[in-house]
Amino acid sequence: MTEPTTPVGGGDSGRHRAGPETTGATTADRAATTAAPDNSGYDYDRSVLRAKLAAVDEMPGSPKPDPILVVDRITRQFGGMTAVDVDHLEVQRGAITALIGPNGAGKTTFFNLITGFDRPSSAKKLFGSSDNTARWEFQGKELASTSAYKVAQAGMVRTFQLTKALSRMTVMDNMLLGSQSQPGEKLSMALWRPLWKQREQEIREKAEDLLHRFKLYEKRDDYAGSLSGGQRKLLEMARALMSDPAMIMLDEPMAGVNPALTQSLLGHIETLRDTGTTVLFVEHDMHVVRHISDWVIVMAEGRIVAEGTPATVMNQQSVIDAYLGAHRDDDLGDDALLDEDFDAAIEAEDERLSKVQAAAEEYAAEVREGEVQVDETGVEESVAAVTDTEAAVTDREAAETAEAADVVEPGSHEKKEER
Ligand SMILES: Nc1ncnc2c1ncn2[C@@H]1O[C@H](COP(=O)(O)OP(=O)(O)OP(=O)(O)O)[C@@H](O)[C@H]1O
Repeated sequence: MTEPTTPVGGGDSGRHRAGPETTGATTADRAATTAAPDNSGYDYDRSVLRAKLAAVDEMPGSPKPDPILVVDRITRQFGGMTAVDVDHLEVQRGAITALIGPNGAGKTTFFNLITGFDRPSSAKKLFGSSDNTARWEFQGKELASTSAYKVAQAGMVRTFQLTKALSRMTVMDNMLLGSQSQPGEKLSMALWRPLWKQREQEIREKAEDLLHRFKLYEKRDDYAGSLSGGQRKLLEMARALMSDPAMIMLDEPMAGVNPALTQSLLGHIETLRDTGTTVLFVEHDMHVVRHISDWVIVMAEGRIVAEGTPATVMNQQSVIDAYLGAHRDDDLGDDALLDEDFDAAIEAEDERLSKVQAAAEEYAAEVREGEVQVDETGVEESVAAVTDTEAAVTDREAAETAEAADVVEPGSHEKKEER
């Protein structure tokens, strides 16, 4: 793989992004924003980004010139073991930032925390003391205690180490769900097509465009379950882009991807950055990290232990010895293991969705039986009611997971799948 010809740097950017504002938008507004983003006002300039990052102190927690995400005092313990203990972290807007570190360093747990799929221990245990409470802001909006669904609405979406494509839905239907928010959310919107009928064509065109870009268009009518592991990764990334996120977080995007697809995935990630989307990604393949990252953050034992441009960080002997040396660059194999993991992930996702679907169907029945009036002026309230139902299901399950996780003994944790 080609080495970068230049050190990389931070960005100007997302501020100039002409894509839709997500914060504070109603569900109906959100549906209206799913047409292809207009990034014509976005003036990405790599040399500006590079110059800005070159001026940043290469030390853990260093302030960035234009941070899109700022995290303070976030910790997560499992039993007596501290999985995440991040004092301060800033992610530069408009850049591709890699989060690296050895197995068990806390990278996925950190992703889970800031995207609302898990809750920090600090927020629960240190209540009453504002000094010690975990805080994180995304585009200036406080996100601590925010549900995963609302985090996605705020413009921060993520993909998972193990893909969550919905196996019993077609590729196109997966994309249409993605237009609303995170994978699996808003199923009921799909059930109530009339509510967003006028937007359907735009949404469909956007989905088709993305499927073309990700070379999945020919598969649009196939069940997602029939795709290869690599294609599911592509589908998950394409689906996440349906909501025009300001930042996308990719958890090991290359793992399990056929080498033939790796290059095109890298190209997609770079294109995202070049068109105004901030990218934060976890990756073990150091060639990939070196090739596309503007900035690298190193985690070990839950803490941020180094930060800097790839050229500097990845040449630090201590980083090489402690965090990279043990790492395999041969992550792309072992299909049998992946298949097993995919099946488990898919089963869990299907189960969760059936609950969301049941809630949606119950509400739809109430509408049909006249218990809930839906007329033109009431559409937004109806949508909001469904949204709340789904958010409640998601929140409850997140709370149950967090509770269950608290009692899991450290060490007994197998490679888990986020819900
Ligand atoms: N639900 C859980 N219950 C108990 N321990 C957990 C749980 N989730 C994570 N851990 C532990 O927290 C630590 C951090 O795990 P995490 O998966 O975040 O690391 P990682 O850096 O993403 O690792 P990898 O590179 O292997 O994906 C590990 O020791 C892991 O075993």
